[in-house]
Amino acid sequence: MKIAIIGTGNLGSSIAKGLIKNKSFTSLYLSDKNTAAVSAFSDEDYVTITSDNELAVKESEVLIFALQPRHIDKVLESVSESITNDHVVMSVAAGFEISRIESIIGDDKNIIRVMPNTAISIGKSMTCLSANVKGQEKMDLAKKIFNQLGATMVIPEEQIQAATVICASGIAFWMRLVRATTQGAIQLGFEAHEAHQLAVQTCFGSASLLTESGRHPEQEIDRVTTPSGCTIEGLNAMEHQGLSSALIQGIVASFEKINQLKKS
Ligand SMILES: NC(=O)C1=CN([C@@H]2O[C@H](COP(=O)(O)OP(=O)(O)OC[C@H]3O[C@@H](n4cnc5c(N)ncnc54)[C@H](OP(=O)(O)O)[C@@H]3O)[C@@H](O)[C@H]2O)C=CC1
Ligand SMILES: O=C(O)[C@@H]1CCC=N1
Repeated sequence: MKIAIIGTGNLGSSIAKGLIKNKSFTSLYLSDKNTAAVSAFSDEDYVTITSDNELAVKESEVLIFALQPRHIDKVLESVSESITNDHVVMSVAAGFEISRIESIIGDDKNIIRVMPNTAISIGKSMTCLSANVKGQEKMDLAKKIFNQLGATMVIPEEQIQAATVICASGIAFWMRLVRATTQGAIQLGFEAHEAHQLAVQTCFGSASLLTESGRHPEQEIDRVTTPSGCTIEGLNAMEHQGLSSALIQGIVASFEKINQLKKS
């Protein structure tokens, strides 16, 4: 599979890292105005680093546009003549709808909106996918690529904004929870590096318990909360301060913001 990533910033370089780790391409073009973020990949086999978006498009079959919403219009316009019906055009731009892509490159093109998160760099992304009518035929190909880099879920495009908040922004939300746990552990007397390890491994254990047992989080909580014990004391104090409510409100605020981006 000949893949191009156009825009190799935070997310584009994370996708590149994941693809290179899995060697899941026959050629990989990494194209950006400034290629510094991916210069470390210049010695990798079958990887070409360039600032020529058009060349990357012409030499590839799968095109992943990892640009900010304010840049993607212009870049799509500049390469639209080179995009054929055989290309599979993927966009990760938050709030940038398939209809807008179709209006630039045509609705006869295979278009798939892809919403991964930065854990794609280590093969642990939750990636949501939606396609236009033509792109449905290429969904198996998209799943094949992104299943190697974590898990995928095909969803209607109307849900992509919500998926962006939960999965893509979600990485930042979970990181903040880990950081807050670390701050608590330091206050209880651990060194910063110890606190970090305790928080991260406990977070990892919690996620692994859910994936491996298939149980609901409350069932796992019931197994930890000794009657009159310290866990329920802590949980209830957190809830009195609005822990669940703060998370839900943050998710909804993020969703409202992404819906504003969609209109701009
Ligand atoms: N970061 C994340 O976790 C996630 C991001 N997204 C979406 O992914 C997209 C990219 O986000 P992110 O990676 O964070 O953004 P970045 O700004 O880090 O990356 C975008 C890259 O595109 C480059 N670029 C700009 N113009 C051009 C051009 N004409 N030709 C080639 N390259 C160009 C930028 O260069 P320069 O900096 O010089 O302008 C930059 O390196 C966004 O639309 C975002 O909504 C989706 C899910 C998760
Ligand atoms: O914050 C943002 O707008 C982008 C989309 C999801 C992650 N980063």
